[in-house]
Amino acid sequence: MGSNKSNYNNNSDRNQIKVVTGDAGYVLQDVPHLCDYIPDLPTYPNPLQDNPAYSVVKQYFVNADDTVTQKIVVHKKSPRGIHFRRAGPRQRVYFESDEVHACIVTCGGLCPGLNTVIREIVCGLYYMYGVKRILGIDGGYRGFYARNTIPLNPKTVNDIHKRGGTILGTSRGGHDTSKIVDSIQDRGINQVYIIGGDGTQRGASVIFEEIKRRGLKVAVAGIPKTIDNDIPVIDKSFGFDSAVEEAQRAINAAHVEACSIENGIGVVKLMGRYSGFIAMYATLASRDVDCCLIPESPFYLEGPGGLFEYIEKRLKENGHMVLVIAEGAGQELLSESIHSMEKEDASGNKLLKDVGLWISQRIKDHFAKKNKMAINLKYIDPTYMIRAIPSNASDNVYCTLLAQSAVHGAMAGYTGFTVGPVNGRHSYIPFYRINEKQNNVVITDRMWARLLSSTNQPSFLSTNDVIEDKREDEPQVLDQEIFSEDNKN
Ligand SMILES: Nc1ncnc2c1ncn2[C@@H]1O[C@H](COP(=O)(O)OP(=O)(O)OP(=O)(O)O)[C@@H](O)[C@H]1O
Ligand SMILES: O=P(O)(O)OC[C@H]1O[C@](O)(CO)[C@@H](O)[C@@H]1O
Ligand SMILES: [Mg+2]
Repeated sequence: MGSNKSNYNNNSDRNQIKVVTGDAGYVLQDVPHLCDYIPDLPTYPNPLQDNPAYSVVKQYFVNADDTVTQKIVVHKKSPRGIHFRRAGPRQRVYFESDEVHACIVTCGGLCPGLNTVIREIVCGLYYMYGVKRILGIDGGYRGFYARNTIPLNPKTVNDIHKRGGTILGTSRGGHDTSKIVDSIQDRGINQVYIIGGDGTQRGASVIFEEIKRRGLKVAVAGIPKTIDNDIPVIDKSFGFDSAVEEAQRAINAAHVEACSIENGIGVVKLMGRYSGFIAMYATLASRDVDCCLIPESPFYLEGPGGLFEYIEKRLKENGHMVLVIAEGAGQELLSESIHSMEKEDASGNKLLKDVGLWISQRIKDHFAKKNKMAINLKYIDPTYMIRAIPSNASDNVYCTLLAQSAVHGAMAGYTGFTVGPVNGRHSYIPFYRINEKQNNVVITDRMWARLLSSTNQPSFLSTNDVIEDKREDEPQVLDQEIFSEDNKN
């Protein structure tokens, strides 16, 4: 790595950030290692070198210096930018097989693929590293201190990937850091696999900090989960594709209903609390959708350029229309018309008002008031159906890679990391990068422009809004063509 120098940047938000810099603006945002706070840890040869499945694979082990670049669109003079440590098996490991006592926990909302990740962590530990002691934590974070554990082995998890949900159960709230770490310590657990969304990864980060503070030889690995795809840095989250695919069934039904009746309007509400990725991708995939509304793109109903005007135009042109709306869209409009107390779930996430019912009623009222067009509106709410399904084939493969990468990382002594693909290469990403912000649809990026040109819907933006927005340009993670935030310099 040339003239690299390694250092820890101390600052209150980014406690002990491990950064390695190199030539030509190379920056490695490294992940912590058990050796950082426990000196003289012994290492062992990786048991995979004797495994017939792997010993024939040339260069199976990842080179210690391999890193993955966050910036793939470059110019002649652009600096090399931010890199992450490449995921994969290392030549030497920091745990002996019979020393490992692992646990797996799933937290937050459901997502297709949770059971596949659980299965592959268990099978990866068992078959690749000969680990026999693996516990499931029942019911999310609070299960560490309030429930019994579930013993896991390849037999008990054999066919769970064919089922939706999580065999371990999940929950929101109940993150009591010291009780959780007490439980880890009391049970002699030394590898913790934490599967969950943005809140879960923040919880994993504080668990890691407490484990480090206590000086425990315990590796903490996060596996990012959310169908909302709101986790930054990684290309996309597992289960997202399956959810988008399932959403097609609801959109198809809305289209069939709308097409079959005069002035038919099909309204479909999809998940997406703060990020409209599911609605955007489901719309782009379907081509039957005339309008897609997401939290990131404010819209208005009345007047020129508004939603009602557009619906009327589409009905006159086409005789029917399909509207897809993300659950977090237009919440500010609902707040004006529905007076309700702000409420939060057990994790502190804001509880949303039902935008699907609200918009359906507003559309009906509008056309009834005008009395010149009789409409037939059908509202479909497949909310939980798109996340309670088993993962599709490509998500299953993705989940396997995530699980195995997490296992390789923990065995190699890395800790305090989330695993995930960055430009297609699986990487170990420090928690602070995952937790620093949320991934959102950027409406000034090309992907949203593609959607607008596919549906022909109004952008609901004035020229001033566009200029304003462009100044705050943000990365579009799912769009490989767009610069990431770190590419903007
Ligand atoms: N800042 C935080 N610090 C510690 N724990 C947290 C934090 N935020 C959330 N958690 C815990 O993480 C768990 C999951 O959080 P949350 O319910 O927000 O779901 P999530 O992981 O964001 O998943 P999703 O939003 O995809 O459903 C909960 O047990 C919650 O208490
Ligand atoms: O009703 P629950 O289980 O709290 O989950 C709802 C939320 O979970 C998600 O699926 C993931 O965060 C959101 O899209 C949705 O708002
Ligand atoms: Mg969340």
